[in-house]
Amino acid sequence: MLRAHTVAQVRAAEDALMRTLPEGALMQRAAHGLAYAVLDFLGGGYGAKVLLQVGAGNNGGDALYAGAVLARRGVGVEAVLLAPERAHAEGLAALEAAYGRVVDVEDAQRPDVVVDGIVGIGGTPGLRPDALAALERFSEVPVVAVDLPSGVDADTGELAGPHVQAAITVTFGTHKVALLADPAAAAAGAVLLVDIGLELPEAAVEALQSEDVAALLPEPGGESQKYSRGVVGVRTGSERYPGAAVLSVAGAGCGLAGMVRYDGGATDQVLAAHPETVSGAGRVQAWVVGSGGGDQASDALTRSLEDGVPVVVDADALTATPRPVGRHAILTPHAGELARMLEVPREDVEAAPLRHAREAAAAYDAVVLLKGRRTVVAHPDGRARINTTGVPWLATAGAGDVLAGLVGALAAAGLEPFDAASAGAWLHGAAATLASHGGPLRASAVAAALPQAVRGLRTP
Ligand SMILES: NC(=O)C1=CN([C@@H]2O[C@H](COP(=O)(O)OP(=O)(O)OC[C@H]3O[C@@H](n4cnc5c(N)ncnc54)[C@H](O)[C@@H]3O)[C@@H](O)[C@H]2O)[C@@H](O)CC1
Ligand SMILES: Nc1ncnc2c1ncn2[C@@H]1O[C@H](COP(=O)(O)OP(=O)(O)O)[C@@H](O)[C@H]1O
Ligand SMILES: [K+]
Repeated sequence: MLRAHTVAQVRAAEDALMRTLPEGALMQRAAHGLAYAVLDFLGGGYGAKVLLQVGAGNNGGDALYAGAVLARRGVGVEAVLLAPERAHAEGLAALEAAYGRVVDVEDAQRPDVVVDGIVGIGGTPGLRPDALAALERFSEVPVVAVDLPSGVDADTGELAGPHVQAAITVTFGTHKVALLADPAAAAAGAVLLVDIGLELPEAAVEALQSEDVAALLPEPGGESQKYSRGVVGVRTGSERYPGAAVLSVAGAGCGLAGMVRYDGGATDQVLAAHPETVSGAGRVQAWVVGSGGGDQASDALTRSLEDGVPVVVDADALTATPRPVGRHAILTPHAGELARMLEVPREDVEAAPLRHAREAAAAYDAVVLLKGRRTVVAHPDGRARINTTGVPWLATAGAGDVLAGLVGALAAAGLEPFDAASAGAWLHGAAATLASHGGPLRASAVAAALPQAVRGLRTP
């Protein structure tokens, strides 16, 4: 499991560890990790040029110490001090002892890499004008961010004005929430974690890794039969929108549940596309409703909720969902749908997806899966997971219908709603990556790649 912690959690863990270590030892660990990441990024040290942007706090200290390591490896290191009188004194002395140079930004040479040591977890979101001006001088040069891309809100992943756009972020001790949650995560680039030995409490936000998904997936045994593996019921689509039914049944039919029952308005099309589907109402262990259901969606939702089994609620059924609906429901809106549910502008949801997913989970007392580049799964008890698989090509019509069916299959197979939603998002993204091969994809190809994504998890 990949874990992200809040600033307060990181500070408490650092304080506890620092009491057991010699002064400055923790920063040395961080700075060495940073320096080696920069060397890797440069593909070697000798003759390369690095510009450090150094703020007033320990984040700048990390950059200065790393600069000293780099300078000793033959890198030409220059440092711009954004607050000269408050720059980390020992770090500055180390850099100068290694023949790194402090320069005014207008005198700096064009570097191969800019190291962003402006602010880390002590920063207020946004960047001050001097920091911004220093960054703009070499705006085309790739940036390695120290701990966080400066300017983002570490605990929420929200932005408040200008921020650094990094190629990579080297973070210390644990991920910060902003490195998982969009929109900030999109500013971090690839994230490298340097272990500095922190002992951390339960994470604020998690991201499932392949081994976590593998452990959650159902495993049929010799005694299994189709009913014991779980039946997923699908009440999606309509005469007007039969495609949504075909796609949600394609997701539900990924093979992770024992059987798919279809009980909606597009039976002929569903059976033509997926002859293994059983048509008509009957007992199921989870329902999927909403996608392409039009004005029948609300009725399908009401009937499905009456069964008391987990219900995946998508698209047209979302606005008809009672509030609270209860924890057996899994709501799967995209930003526009969640905005309508919470009666806020769509831009507000996009600017703060983690916050809005959590708000909706609390208001509906249900698991909420908010779709996007970094899909958020929020539990009403405050837990949250963020999905890191997938490719931008997945933003295509019908992809959400496949996801709803897949999550329904996992819930029918016995996964808790929170696990079904987060493992479903992970597999959906993994299947999209396989189906895409770096190029465009159709939603039905994502569904078709699901068995391969599962197989990939099972191959040691
Ligand atoms: N405490 C420790 O021992 C360790 C700290 N580490 C580093 O220390 C960082 C935290 O250091 P600090 O607590 O000193 O805080 P920061 O270095 O993140 O920033 C604090 C300073 O930046 C200035 N500032 C705040 N917001 C700003 C903005 N928007 N624009 C420009 N300047 C702004 C403030 O004047 C403040 O003094 C971590 O992110 C990490 O990089 C690491 O070295 C690991 C060990
Ligand atoms: N930029 C992006 N990068 C990766 N995945 C994305 C991006 N934008 C959207 N997605 C994913 O694409 C899918 C789109 O689903 P949705 O919006 O419901 O489409 P539809 O309603 O047409 O099925 C979701 O799984 C979502 O997480
Ligand atoms: K930084």
